[in-house]
Amino acid sequence: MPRLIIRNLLKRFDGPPAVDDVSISIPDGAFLALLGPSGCGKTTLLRMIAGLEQPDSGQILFDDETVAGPDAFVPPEKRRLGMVFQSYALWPNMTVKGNIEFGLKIAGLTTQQRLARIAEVLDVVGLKGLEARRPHELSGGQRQRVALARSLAMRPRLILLDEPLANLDAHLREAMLTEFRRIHSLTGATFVFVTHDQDEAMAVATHVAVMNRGRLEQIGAPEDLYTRPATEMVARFIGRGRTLPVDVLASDAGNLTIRLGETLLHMPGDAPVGAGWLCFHASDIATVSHGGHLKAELVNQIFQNGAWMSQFTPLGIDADTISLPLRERLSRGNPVEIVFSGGWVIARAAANAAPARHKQPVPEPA
Ligand SMILES: Nc1ncnc2c1ncn2[C@@H]1O[C@H](COP(=O)(O)OP(=O)(O)OP(=O)(O)O)[C@@H](O)[C@H]1O
Repeated sequence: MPRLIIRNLLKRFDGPPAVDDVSISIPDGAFLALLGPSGCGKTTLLRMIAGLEQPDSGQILFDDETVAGPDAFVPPEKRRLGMVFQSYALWPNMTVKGNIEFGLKIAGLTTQQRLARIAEVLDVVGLKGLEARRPHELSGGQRQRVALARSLAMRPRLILLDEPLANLDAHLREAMLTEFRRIHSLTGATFVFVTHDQDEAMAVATHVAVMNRGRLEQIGAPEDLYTRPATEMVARFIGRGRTLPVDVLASDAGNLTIRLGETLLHMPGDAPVGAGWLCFHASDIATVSHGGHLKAELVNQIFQNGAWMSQFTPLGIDADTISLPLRERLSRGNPVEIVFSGGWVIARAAANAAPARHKQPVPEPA
């Protein structure tokens, strides 16, 4: 049984919907990242899961219980959720132990049960021995761990994390990502994590849901989004991907024959015969002096991270520039040829048509 089912969820404030017909289903123990550019609706979706916002239509189910739907609305405090925000929201005058114990007391646990839970979660988050400290005596990363411990102690059905690392510096963020992954696999809890940082999402999540303008573009494992994007937005957004327009000449069980400019290529993909996008990353291409698949002209080179990041304008097709790191410096205007060692082809909708969307099948209620 999926732990969380979101079915055709819609929320409008004023203007276009903030969350537009989103359906997602994740199993117990998943780590779901809601990823997308600013304003794409991920916080609104998280707030609806939390019960802090009521959907206009659609349904949310935890296990088999409807917590939001046409005839049901379970308030946040009755949803058995844990929430971890970037601001930690710890009680400043309480110790670490007091912060964790507070909710357990309200839930009616005995002293013995409370002490056992506190010891258990402090062990999980690696804060044993710091029970008596107050929040101002802790680092940002330690405070975030107390917030997580406080959530875990309540054994919630879902733990919601809203950009929990946004206030931490880059070094600490990386360390906390590793911590989140460790704590997630140790506890088997189900996490829903909001971020606009794809490196964060790709590093920790089992499922990444990419949102754009309120819509779900694609949900999948990080490597699926990277190697088999379902839409042009996902192809460009994940891993600084690139797309080039191609014609799909034949499509046979995922093996495609495409025309790129004047060249015929065989590529894997998911597209019918017609207009397509060839989606690729810098690691899929290299330059050769002749015998390549696409002629291009060097327009710019800058030295970055120990390599010459080189921008090429493809010749003979109407496309954006392509950049890739090269070992050597080339003279500007130098004609080169690009050779493709990998890529993935998807359908290209007409400019005025609605974009193709990847639909995740969502189970019907029993
Ligand atoms: N309470 C509100 N009233 C009116 N509009 C809102 C409200 N909350 C969100 N919106 C709008 O809904 C859209 C989605 O906002 P949301 O905060 O969900 O996006 P987001 O992806 O979380 O963005 P960010 O990464 O910047 O936090 C935006 O256009 C936003 O202005």
